[in-house]
Amino acid sequence: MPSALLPIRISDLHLIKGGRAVLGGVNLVIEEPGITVIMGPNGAGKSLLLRCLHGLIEPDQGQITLGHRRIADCRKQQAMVFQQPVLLRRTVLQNLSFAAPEIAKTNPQHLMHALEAVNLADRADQPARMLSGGEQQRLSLARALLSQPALLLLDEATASMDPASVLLIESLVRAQSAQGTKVILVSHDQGQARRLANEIVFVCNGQVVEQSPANQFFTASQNPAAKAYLAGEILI
Ligand SMILES: Nc1ncnc2c1ncn2[C@@H]1O[C@H](COP(=O)(O)OP(=O)(O)OP(=O)(O)O)[C@@H](O)[C@H]1O
Repeated sequence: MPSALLPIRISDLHLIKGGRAVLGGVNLVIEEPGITVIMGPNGAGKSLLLRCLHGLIEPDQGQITLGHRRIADCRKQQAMVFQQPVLLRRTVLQNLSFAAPEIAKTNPQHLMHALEAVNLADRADQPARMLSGGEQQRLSLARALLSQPALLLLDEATASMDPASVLLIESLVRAQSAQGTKVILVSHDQGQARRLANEIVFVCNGQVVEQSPANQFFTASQNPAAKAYLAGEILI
């Protein structure tokens, strides 16, 4: 079943930070289920856009609707994984039980399965903050998936992971998407984008400058900034 939070509609989104327009009139409609990968150079505004989508930042101008509803009405159906996860000063398992008290009460075994899925079951009783960066990201994803979100936002969520962990997380994300979760993922990893993306949204200088099916983006992008980015050229 397609995500209840589609279509995602962003209209004329402006965000000022440090006296500068860091998002300068973003317009974007995401209608298709599956995985959308947001790409673009450093400082383009990808993370800020994702944070706006998750309702963590209030834009200075413009509107976002998810499934024709305001973000404030959808928060429980969304989850986000950050590049630097925010974990509680508790054990690995307690980070899950705190996030999902109902599951912890009625089906605690499910929490252990969630840890097994990200290869952290043997770390269940260790302090979460003692995990390595990549392990923390894996825990953060396990926590995000517990709520079976209709929209999953991932901000460079595999950036600190070793290759095997990256593939593990990609398979979990793919499986979650196949269950109907809309996934929007920020990544600089072209290999990852090619493996996962149904569509690419390319952001440059605080604006969406291209939105294309993934195949088309990688083989026939006509956007000069996107072509330069893919070729590894520095964009100013
Ligand atoms: N709180 C802030 N105050 C001032 N400027 C900010 C603030 N937060 C972000 N910015 C600026 O906004 C711009 C976009 O930031 P953002 O983190 O969205 O970039 P990004 O596309 O995710 O980059 P990267 O690929 O490096 O992660 C950057 O130039 C950044 O310096």
